[in-house]
Amino acid sequence: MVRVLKFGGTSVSNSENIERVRSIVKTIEQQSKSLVVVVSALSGVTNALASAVKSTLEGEEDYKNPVREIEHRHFELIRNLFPIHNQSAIIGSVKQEINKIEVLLEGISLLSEATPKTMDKVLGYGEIMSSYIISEYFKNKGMDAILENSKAYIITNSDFGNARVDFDQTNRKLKKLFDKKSHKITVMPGFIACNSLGETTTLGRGGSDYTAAISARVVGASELQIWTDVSGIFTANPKLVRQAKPISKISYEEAMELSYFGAKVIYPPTLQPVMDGNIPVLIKNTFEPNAEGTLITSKGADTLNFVTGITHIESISLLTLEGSGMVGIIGTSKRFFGVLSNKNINVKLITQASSEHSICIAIDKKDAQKAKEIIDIEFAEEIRSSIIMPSQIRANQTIVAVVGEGMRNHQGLSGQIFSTLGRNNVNVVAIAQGSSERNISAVISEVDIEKAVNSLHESFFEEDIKQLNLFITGVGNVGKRLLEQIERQSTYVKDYFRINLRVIALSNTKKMYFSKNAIDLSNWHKTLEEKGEPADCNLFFEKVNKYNKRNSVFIDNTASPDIASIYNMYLKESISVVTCNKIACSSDYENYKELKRLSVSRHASLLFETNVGAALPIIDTLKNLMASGDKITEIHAVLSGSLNFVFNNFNEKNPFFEVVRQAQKEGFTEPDPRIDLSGIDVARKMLILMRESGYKMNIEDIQNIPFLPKKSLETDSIETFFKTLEAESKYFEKMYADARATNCRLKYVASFKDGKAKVGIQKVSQEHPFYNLEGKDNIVLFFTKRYSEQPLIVKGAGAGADVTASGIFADIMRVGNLN
Ligand SMILES: NC(=O)C1=CN([C@@H]2O[C@H](COP(=O)(O)OP(=O)(O)OC[C@H]3O[C@@H](n4cnc5c(N)ncnc54)[C@H](OP(=O)(O)O)[C@@H]3O)[C@@H](O)[C@H]2O)C=CC1
Ligand SMILES: N[C@@H](CC=O)C(=O)O
Repeated sequence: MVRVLKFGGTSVSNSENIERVRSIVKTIEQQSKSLVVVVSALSGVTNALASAVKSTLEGEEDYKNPVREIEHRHFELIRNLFPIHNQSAIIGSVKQEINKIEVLLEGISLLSEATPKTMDKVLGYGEIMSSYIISEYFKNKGMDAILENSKAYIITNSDFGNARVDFDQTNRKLKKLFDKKSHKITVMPGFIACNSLGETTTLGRGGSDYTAAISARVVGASELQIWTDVSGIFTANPKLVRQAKPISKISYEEAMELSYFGAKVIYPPTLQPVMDGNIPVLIKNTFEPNAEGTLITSKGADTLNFVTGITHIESISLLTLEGSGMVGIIGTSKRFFGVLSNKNINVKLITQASSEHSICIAIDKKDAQKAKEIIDIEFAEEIRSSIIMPSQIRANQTIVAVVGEGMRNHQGLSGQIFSTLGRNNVNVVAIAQGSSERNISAVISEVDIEKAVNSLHESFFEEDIKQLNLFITGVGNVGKRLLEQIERQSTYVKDYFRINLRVIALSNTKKMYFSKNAIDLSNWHKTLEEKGEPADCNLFFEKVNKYNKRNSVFIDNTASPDIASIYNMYLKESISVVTCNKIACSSDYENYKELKRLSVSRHASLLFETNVGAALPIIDTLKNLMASGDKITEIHAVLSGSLNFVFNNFNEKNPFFEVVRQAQKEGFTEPDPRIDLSGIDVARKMLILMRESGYKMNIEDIQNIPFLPKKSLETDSIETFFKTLEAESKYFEKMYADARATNCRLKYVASFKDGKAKVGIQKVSQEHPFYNLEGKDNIVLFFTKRYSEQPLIVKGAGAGADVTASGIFADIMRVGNLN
């Protein structure tokens, strides 16, 4: 078996890495008949040579400095690799090449010009030196290696900088070389070649891969191995998508599609020779030689995955030409693309609607202005006659592409792509799909790229695990408990529900803190306190928006009207809202409706189960009744946990004001307990129930019958409020005694009957279903068209920070399951 191995610049960048390369070559040599080893220049050397030319042209006095650095690097490498008695001969040979570079630079300096021919000559020295040192090292380590200069075998035309290979001559020469089979290992410099006059040429981008691919084809290699610094082609760029993983098997076409779109592991045109020879290509990591890598064959993956990878090209501009003057006119596209081609402008993506009214192309950002100028000149006549508009440029775009052999003839994938992007509020500006159906590309704004690639990756490769990014405002009684629950349960939720909960931001009234990754919840308090910036709810929104994370959820654990007033901003950006704050859903009906509308139109959840009955499934039950076509006819309920607690506990021994204080301490009341005792909290809850039952109501439509003395109702602070409650103790004692005298209990009841809703205190007798409602419990009786005789009843703890937090948790899980 003959194998061809190519090692890139990073793989040969220093002595340690070259020793790795030797060890890899040694192992593979033992399993092969012979090896061809193609090497790149030491990493950075080709660029250093180019910058030496640049400094020379710019007339810099010390233009030879980069060459001295190159010399130093190579000499240092030799000293590290070879025993002292071998060093001087090798250093001497490398010095000769360095001298040649200096002579060339002197010529460039004298002439003040560097033609492409001269450039190729200079740039080729990187590979000449690296291949020489590596072949000597192999020999020194007892390996049967020989250095062959690619220039003698790879023959090209004279397109310096990007020369085209003359395959007839090259095949003949290489064949002759390999037929000799004089040594087990043939080391060759990549990238360089020569024209028929013997002048140095280079093979352009990916040149060393190309040298290796051509050699593999000519020797009929059983495999081409590309050794680089990553463990293969990944399902997405791992710098952007943490969950990206190497693809074990892939077809040539898929590899080309992915590589073209930025997976820079291999340069697509270099695959052609191996594709023609049906030679498998194995991408391996020099730094993790045991990693499986990616095998590229004509067959691709054994299992038919629909999608193989997601990739993208940055720095794109879209250019659109439109107008009625294009419709049905034969030759328009020829002119359009002709001028672009004449100016060497590469078109990366094309879309044209069947109306022929416009053509839209994606090109490199650097070409955009030039392209606009030449297109506008070409169509100047039509533009003057206003039948075509001047071309338009949309800058700062990115192409994101979903690639896979298995996408062919498989329906639903484009739906999945675009609904994933849509749900995450990623606007798609243009779309292209070739008839190969192997690639679906979308042009999106570059600010959305991270979110787009991550959400697509999640949708196609992590369907069993979804990431929810949580932005939390309010870390008081309820918020604190929520954070505890998230910290405690996140592993369980990941394992059993496949949802990865990540808290990205926290805020209270004083500070807000954002983290690129999940905040460590064992220490959140300190982090917020010490690292937080001043809190500002509008800035908080802007930052959430800017973070632009997929599956973002804003969580409101405050009782703040300011926070409630900006839910629309989140929903408009397709950010879900989970809230225990009742203010938004009990605000003006039009606002409530608008939030609901936004939630539907922007595919963002708006969930507020805890607005009524804390974690009890009251709103969810109501939604299900309504969805199934039932009609709510009557509601009777106790909806205040704190008032139920108060009326269950105050008596002749426990004064009213003390029990209210206790309810506040236990976390049953609103941050401002006057909201509970004035009946406002229950009225809000009732209003929310009425609206969710389909009734168009406002807070004035809920009759609120107060039971507090006027003085208590009119206080301007919580402390004075408690003072009035204490001062009015007799009043409350009498209320209690009156109820007792008739064997009744006091309950704060909300009811809806005959189209009217009201809240207020009631004396309930022993037979009443509310009589035995214990502690801080809530109860709701729904009478509906279907539940007309016996009501549907929901009952249980209706207040308390822990239960409320669990209700918010449940809403978060709902977002995860819906998205
Ligand atoms: N307790 C219960 O049983 C139930 C409560 N709820 C609801 O839960 C919500 C929270 O109650 P609770 O936890 O007891 O209240 P707390 O007063 O204990 O906590 C409120 C939190 O919100 C923060 N906050 C308030 N306003 C702002 C603002 N403008 N910007 C940023 N942060 C703000 C506070 O910050 P700071 O700490 O700086 O003041 C605090 O962290 C209320 O809306 C309540 O109706 C719903 C159902 C049941
Ligand atoms: N304060 C409320 C709890 C939150 O909704 C109550 O007492 O029921």
